[in-house]
Order: sequence, then C-alpha cells, then structure tokens
Amino acid sequence: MSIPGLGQLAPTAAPIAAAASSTASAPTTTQTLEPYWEYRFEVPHGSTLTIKLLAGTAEKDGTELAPNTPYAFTATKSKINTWHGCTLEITAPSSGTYDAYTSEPTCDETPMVSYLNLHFKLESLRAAAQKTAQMGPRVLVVGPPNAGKSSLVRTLASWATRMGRQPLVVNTDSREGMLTLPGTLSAAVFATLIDITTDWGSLPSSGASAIPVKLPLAYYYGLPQSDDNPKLFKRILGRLAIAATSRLAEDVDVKSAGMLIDTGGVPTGARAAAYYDFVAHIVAEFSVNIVVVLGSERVGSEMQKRFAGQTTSVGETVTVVGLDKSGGVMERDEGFMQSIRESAIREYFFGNAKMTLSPFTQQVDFTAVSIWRINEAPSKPAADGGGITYDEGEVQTDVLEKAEPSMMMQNCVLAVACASVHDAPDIIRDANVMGFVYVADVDEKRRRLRILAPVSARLGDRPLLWGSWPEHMVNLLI
Ligand SMILES: Nc1ncnc2c1ncn2[C@@H]1O[C@H](COP(=O)(O)OP(=O)(O)OP(=O)(O)O)[C@@H](O)[C@H]1O
Repeated sequence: MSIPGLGQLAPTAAPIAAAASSTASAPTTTQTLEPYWEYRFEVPHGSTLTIKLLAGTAEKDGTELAPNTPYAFTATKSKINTWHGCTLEITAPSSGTYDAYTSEPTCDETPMVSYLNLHFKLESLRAAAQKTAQMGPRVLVVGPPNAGKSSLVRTLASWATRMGRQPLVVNTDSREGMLTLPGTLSAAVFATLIDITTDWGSLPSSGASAIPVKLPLAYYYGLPQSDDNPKLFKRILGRLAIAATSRLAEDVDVKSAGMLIDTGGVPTGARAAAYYDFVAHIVAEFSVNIVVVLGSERVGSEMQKRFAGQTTSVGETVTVVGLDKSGGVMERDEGFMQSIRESAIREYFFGNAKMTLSPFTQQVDFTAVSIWRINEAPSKPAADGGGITYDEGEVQTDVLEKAEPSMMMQNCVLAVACASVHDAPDIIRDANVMGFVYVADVDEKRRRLRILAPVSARLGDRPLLWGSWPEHMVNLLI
C-alpha cells in the first residue's frame, strides 16, 4: 500500500514555463519532470507511445507507474504527473506520430493538490464510517463537458484502492462505457489497480490478464444522451442505484469506502434544466452526500442552490464542493470519440495487443431471436433553448417495442439481457446486461442473421436489446 502525496517535499520554485508543444521525431527521448509537473500526451489512432519510468515516482490518473516497465499507449489523450519528480523514457516508432508537452506548475498552481486534499477528506470520512459501520461518502462529480470529470473519478478511485479501500465506481454517462461498451450505465467495485494503458482497465473478457479484471454490473440504455429518453434513463438509473446500494449493504469494505459517481457533461441552453433534473435524480437515488463541481462557477451556483444544506435519505447534509479544472484536459472531437468506441467494440470481440480472442459466429433464423427496440422519446428541447418540452406523464416512452430483424440492424451491437425471452417487456427492460453480440450480416431473403458473440451460446434463449448507441459500426469483419 502506498499513500498518495504523503511525505512530499516543500514545493520547489519551479519555473512557470509556458507549455511548449512539440511533435517528437526521435524514437527515444528522456523527459525529466520536477515535482508537480505533468507530461501531457496525445496519441492518435494507429500510433503507439511507450513510456517507461526510469527514476523517481509518477502516476497516471492516480495509479503509480512501476519502475522500468514499458507502458504502451494508443489512441489516447492523457498525462503522467509526479509529486516528487521523475525521469521518463519516451519511445515512439519512427513512423508513428504523437504530440506531447510538459506542463510545469508549482504546488500552488496545480489543481492536483486540491484533488489530493479532497481525497484525504474522503479518506477521513471512510475511516469514520468504518468505525461506526456506516456508509462511506457518496460522491457525485459534475461539470461541463471536458472538465476532467472522469479523470478525477478515476484518480480518486485509484488513490482509494492504494489506501486499501474498495470504492464502488458508478458511470452514468452512456456515451462512454466504463468496463463495458458504450450505451450502458454501469457500476463496479475497484479493489485493485487500474491498467493505466486504458482508461478504466480492460473489458472483462474470456482471457487471462496480469491485472485483475473488474466485473461491472451494467444496464443497457442504448442511447447517447440522457435526454434522448428521459423516462427510460431515470428508470435505468433507478435500477443501477438499487443494485449499487445493495452491493454496499452486503459488503462492509465497500460500504465504508462509499461511491464515486461520474456523469456526462452539463449541456448548454434549454437542455441544461432537464440535465439538472437528472442530477437531482442521481443525488436522490444514490443518497449522494458530496457533490463535486469541476471547472464551472455557473454549474457550482446551480448545485449550491439545489442541494447545499439538503439532507439525504439517511439524514446527512449534502455538501457542494467546487474545484478547478486542470488546464491540461483535452478536447476529444467526435471523430476521436468514434474511433475510441470502435476500438472498444473490436476489443470486446477480438481482444487487444496483449490477448487475442476468437469470437464465435453463428447463423440464426429470424424466428429464433427475440429482439427489442429502445426508442428515443418523441421530442427534446433544442440546444438553443427552443424546441418542445417533455410531457413524460402522457407518453409511455420507456416501453420496449418488439422488433423484426431487418437490414437496419446490420453492423449493430445488440445487448444480451439477463432475462428470459418469455418475460414481459418491462422485466426485459429492467434486466442487467450479460454481454453483447454483433450483427455481421442480415439476409432478408433467406431470413437469416449472421451473429458474432464472444462465446458460443444459444442466442435464442435471451432477449436482445437494440438501441442506437453505440452507433452503426463499420463492418467489424473486414
Ligand atoms: N491534466 C491533463 N493533461 C492532459 N490530458 C488530460 C488531463 N486531464 C484530463 N486529460 C484528458 O482529457 C480528456 C478529457 O478528460 P475527461 O474524460 O476526464 O473529461 P470529462 O469531463 O469526463 O469529459 P466528458 O465531458 O466527455 O465526460 C481525457 O482524454 C483525459 O485523459
């Protein structure tokens, strides 16, 4: 066990240098970082950047780098930070490209110190909860898009596990999957380190891994934005909250460590009001007692207005904490995000550079599968403030519709519900996800589907859920 940030030296007067961007050409370079500096890097799809810690100590999102161990990063934007200083060896294949620079803040300038202070505050709450067998802190992180919310949740989770804690991490942003494919809301206990070459660690798959794989509990929403179908989104959040709360109840270590909940970015315009309702729903359902607002006074003031001083279902007062966003957080455009989603899906079926998987292909008759469609709600407010408001009472938007196989499903990912094909639609909707299949081909003439699955299992026994997220893929078999 190591304690993040402890024993740190008084801050050195590190020069405040403007971050200089450089496109590296040399295959191997070394980079020396002073205390509090960050090495920020962007690796495009198809390139690999290998980083090795030669001396000192360094972390990626709270997880320490092992000395003299090469870590290969691909298709990512991230950073390595150091509390005490370090030397890194950076290697990139001469044909590959990447962009990197060092940020050189002092102790007073880096928001990492305030994140560490938050961690120690949470730690003291966890210690107190452990003594009295109460629930540890339930922390919700909110803020605008690209504020560093997921990075902060990951960092707090990693620091907690380094102290021997086992927090339950919850993802409520269906655009990105946590330990599962996009389109889902999920929760997982983090008791061991995170594989730092990925965001959240490898997807659970049927192979051996040096770092223990975390198994998430996932529910399929099948749409990218929470307001694409507000009623269904809230329903699924409720299911996840019940599962998360019972996970806390059955394990004293998880209970005292509490929860860390990630959210999608607060949208702009009229959609923000609806989004705040989802936040209120999360606060109520997960009995959140600490709301961390990252990088926005506007969102901070809204959160203060709504939650500060409120009491949770277990009688604790809700605290709202505002923290600065790191200047290093990188924009990820739609093209980049799409390539990340595609690689997550490829990895799910075919494995990655460390482990190849052999998915199972089967031909099934249209009549042998039971597919249920998840629809968007009929309307949502436009980003500019116009548009139509919801009328949730009237429309049963959270009802699944039975769908006939069709060409529209070609190259789509379907979620396999942990339910029976004989169950009622609302039981199927409320079931958690067992895994995913991919529709490689639809032959409407012969009424047959070619389906790729991670394991050989009879598909006809389980209902399949068809949403619009993740979106249509390019053909994975080419
Ligand atoms: N200090 C930093 N230096 C370099 N990159 C960073 C830093 N902090 C975060 N990033 C990167 O910036 C990107 C966006 O960060 P992150 O995903 O944490 O933001 P977010 O607020 O959760 O985004 P979203 O609104 O899309 O959910 C990620 O690729 C992350 O690894």
